Amino acid sequence: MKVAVLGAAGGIGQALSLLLKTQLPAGTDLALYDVAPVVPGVAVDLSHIPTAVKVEGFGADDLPKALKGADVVLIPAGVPRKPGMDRSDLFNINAGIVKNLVDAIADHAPEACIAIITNPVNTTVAIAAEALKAKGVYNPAKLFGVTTLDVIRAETFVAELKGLDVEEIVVPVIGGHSGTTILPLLSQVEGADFTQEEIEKLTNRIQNAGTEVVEAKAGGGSATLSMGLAAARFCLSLVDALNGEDDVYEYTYVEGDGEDARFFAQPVLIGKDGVKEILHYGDISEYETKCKTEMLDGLKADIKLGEDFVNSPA
Ligand SMILES: NC(=O)C1=CN([C@@H]2O[C@H](COP(=O)(O)OP(=O)(O)OC[C@H]3O[C@@H](n4cnc5c(N)ncnc54)[C@H](O)[C@@H]3O)[C@@H](O)[C@H]2O)C=CC1
Ligand SMILES: O=C([O-])CC(=O)C(=O)O
Repeated sequence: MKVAVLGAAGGIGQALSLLLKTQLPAGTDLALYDVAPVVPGVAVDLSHIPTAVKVEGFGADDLPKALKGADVVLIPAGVPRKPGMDRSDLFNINAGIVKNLVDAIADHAPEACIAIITNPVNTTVAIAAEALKAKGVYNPAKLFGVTTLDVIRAETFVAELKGLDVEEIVVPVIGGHSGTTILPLLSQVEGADFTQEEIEKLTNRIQNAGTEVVEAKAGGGSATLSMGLAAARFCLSLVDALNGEDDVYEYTYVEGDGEDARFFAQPVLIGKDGVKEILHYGDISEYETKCKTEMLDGLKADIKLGEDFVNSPA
């Protein structure tokens, strides 16, 4: 098994690579790629940690080597937000970065599962899909937008509010990954009851949790440590599933039947060939239905922006 991290020298990339070095199954190859010249050093640093995961660093010109034979490619490459910016403000820079990296994946690791972390995820996943399609290698079962951070935040905030064991809490989060497109399904949380006021406050906090971090970091970037953990959890699930483990479920932003939007985060059963089954998110409350109805046009516009970036470049 080989896992490649593109953008491995960044805030997320380094935290993620550390967790993968210590938690991937023995015998896994971990390839770290970045355009930043520090990346070989990050790889050397991690290589001194005593685990049976082999780490190698690849600089700007060595993307084909980093990708060769990869089963999983994680993409946290790109710029993060500063206070006052929306995730959509990152589009101008990150769209091209994701497109170029995905073009290279199509050429050098066309069978790999691809997990996109780079924002705006609602749009960059559509860019990846269309770029892969243009190269004739798009397999919707192998393209994922990583929304795990929304799930772990929702679980943390609910456990805090209700004084419950966070290990026991499950909070489904569907939709997309920005503002109101992030829709926690608090009506489905078992073992906790909420007043309408609590539901509205929690929903709002989960939707704006990224901004909470951006403001607290005061110009120093966005979530990197919690995101590193979230991406590691997603990657480890993917690796378990590719290795044949049954019953691997994650909430992730994938192309499904298009009932709500072309791409939509929902529960997914992952198997040894990627997405095995996309499950319906089940019954939702009247409030959640209203929130979903109100956000769908925005999510669809985000997706169209990505499709047009590849298919009708200005
Ligand atoms: N999906 C999610 O839930 C989350 C997504 N993000 C997004 O993740 C992205 C990365 O965030 P950070 O790690 O904090 O940023 P960072 O600036 O710390 O790191 C980004 C890294 O990408 C590298 N990079 C830039 N262009 C590249 C290219 N063409 N090829 C390879 N590497 C390249 C940079 O050299 C840098 O090392 C941002 O777009 C951010 O908005 C952040 C948090 C959560
Ligand atoms: O808010 C941001 O810009 C980074 C992000 O996606 C998150 O923390 O959820």
